[in-house]
Amino acid sequence: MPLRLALYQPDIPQNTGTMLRLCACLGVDAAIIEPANFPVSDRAFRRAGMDYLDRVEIQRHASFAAFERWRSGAGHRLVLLTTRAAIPHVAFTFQPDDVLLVGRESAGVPDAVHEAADARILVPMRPALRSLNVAMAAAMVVGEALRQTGGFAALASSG
Ligand SMILES: C[S@@+](CC[C@H](N)C(=O)[O-])C[C@H]1O[C@@H](n2cnc3c(N)ncnc32)[C@H](O)[C@@H]1O
Repeated sequence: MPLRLALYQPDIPQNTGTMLRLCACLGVDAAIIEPANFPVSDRAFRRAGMDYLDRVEIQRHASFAAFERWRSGAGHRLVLLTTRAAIPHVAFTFQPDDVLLVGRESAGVPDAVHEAADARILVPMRPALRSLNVAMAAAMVVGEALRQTGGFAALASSG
């Protein structure tokens, strides 16, 4: 299985669209952990003009518990992106089948989800600034994970 980007209860459709497009372009699978603040069916995405939809594998999970049942069965590590982490993303060793989890735009993830992660990483920022946009943080970490695991080399030779 390729890398997967999981979105925890996303709030803002434009950010979700940006992250799904990132996944489509870079060959990364996606997961949406519901409830979301907007409809996340294929039909709703198509209505919103998401023309990359056919190029990304999107799993939908009705709850974090359902997502965790799938993940523990499949045996993938959960790597949480959070400003509350101590490990910079560039100092972390990624595996090609990691699941990278981003939090809600409004509230990140609850403590129980924070604790359920196998690892917690951050994109280092200047002091006193709150956070990056979620899609920007996702792009930086997906980029680093693909760089480390040979994902870009595979994309470059697939053309
Ligand atoms: C806008 S932020 C959430 C801010 C929220 N108020 C909080 O306390 O978590 C949305 C998500 O983007 C990701 N994110 C933003 N900046 C990040 C950073 N510097 N390092 C790691 N993840 C980041 C995290 O997954 C976060 O849950």
